Parts: sequence; C-alpha cells; structure tokens
Amino acid sequence: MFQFKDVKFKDILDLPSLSIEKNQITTLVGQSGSGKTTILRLLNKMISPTEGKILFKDKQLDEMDSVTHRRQVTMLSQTPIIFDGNIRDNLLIGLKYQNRDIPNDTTLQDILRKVQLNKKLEDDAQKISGGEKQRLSLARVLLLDSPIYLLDEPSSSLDNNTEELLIKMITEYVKDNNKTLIMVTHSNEMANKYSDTIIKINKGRYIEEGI
Ligand SMILES: Nc1ncnc2c1ncn2[C@@H]1O[C@H](COP(=O)(O)OP(=O)(O)OP(=O)(O)O)[C@@H](O)[C@H]1O
Repeated sequence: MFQFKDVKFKDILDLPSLSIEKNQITTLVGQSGSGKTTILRLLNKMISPTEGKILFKDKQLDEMDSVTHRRQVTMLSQTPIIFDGNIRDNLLIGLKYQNRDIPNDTTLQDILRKVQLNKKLEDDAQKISGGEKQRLSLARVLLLDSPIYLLDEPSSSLDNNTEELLIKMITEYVKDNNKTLIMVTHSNEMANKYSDTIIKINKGRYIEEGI
C-alpha cells in the first residue's frame, strides 16, 4: 500500500526500501528520536521527503491532492485534541469539516460506548480527564470511517493501562472493519501483542522486520 523508494528526510531518515501492507497492523518501534513519528508525518503528507519518493497505491504520494488523501488517511496524534464545546460538538467536528453526513445521537452514543466513554453528549468536553480526552479523540476519528489510520504513541501522561486500552480499541476496530493501521510505540510488549508486522527503526534506518 505504501512503498518507500530511496526516501530521505533531512538527516533524520534514510530508508532505501520499505513497504507497508494493506489491511495489516504495522507497528514502528525504536528508541526515542529514531524517526518513527517522522515516518507517520510523511505518510500523513504533513512533510515531504527531501529525497526519493513514497508511493501510495502505486501513485506518488506527493502528487496526490490533499482532499483525496485526507479521505483515506487519518492520523490520531500523540496529544488528544479537544475543541471548545460539548462531547457532541467534538465528535462531529471532523465530519462537518469534511462536509459529510451528520449521524444521529444513537450512532454517537454507540461510538461513545465503543470507546468506553461514559459521558453524555451534552457534557462539557473540557471537563473530562486526560484518558477520557484520548478516547473522545479516538471516537471522533473512528466516526470518519477512514480506510487507513495512523496512530502515534499516546502521550506519556497516560498510564500504561489507559494506553493499552486505547491500542486494544483501535486494533479491534481496524481488524473488525478490514482497515489498515500504522502505529508507533516504545513498547515491544504492546507491539508483539497487537501487530501483524513490526518495523524496527534505529537512527532513521530500518533495521529489522518482525512477526
Ligand atoms: N521537521 C524537522 N526538522 C528537523 N528535525 C526534526 C524535524 N522533525 C523531527 N526532527 C528531529 O528528528 C528526530 C526524530 O524525531 P521523531 O519525532 O520522528 O522521533 P521518534 O522516534 O518518533 O521519537 P519519540 O519516540 O521520542 O517520539 C528528533 O531528533 C527530532 O528532534
């Protein structure tokens, strides 16, 4: 699905060849600063390679227009993003931005149940805990029903159980709905437990593929 060909990004990444497959859970592991998040940012078209090219479904990612890309690839960032307003406003903002149909409250309540967020749609989104904000962000991106999800490691403020719950939820969703997930984690344990493929990155270079 994604193929890296002689990709370099500044002096941070040097990836002569790397493939990421469709309908799989691929996890990038490696030490802090090894370039894992930079790979996700390349796939999300937030940055472009300084050399080489990335193919997405055999077409050059750089040449793909942002609207088409945005409908296919959704990134869940390290820090949850919560907007002013209530839980409903926060769930709908991505769909509204993309001019998509607005689901009814039953669908929204179902998604809250799926991410185990026991709150009302009218509750103030700013007044929920860090772990709840992370799950609200997850619910918002799941509503986008994107074929490909990118998940950066949840912020270190989350305890291990909350982090694992989040990974469990998104990996189950991805498997149940035949989607593709590319995620980043420091934890080899989490990678082994939830991935189809593990890609190890060391100082910007791909060193090993596992599982
Ligand atoms: N746009 C940029 N320009 C210059 N340097 C950058 C840029 N983006 C990231 N870096 C640097 O590149 C290196 C790799 O960063 P990256 O965030 O990809 O690592 P990581 O493996 O995800 O780390 P962590 O596990 O700590 O999140 C870091 O040293 C970072 O400071």
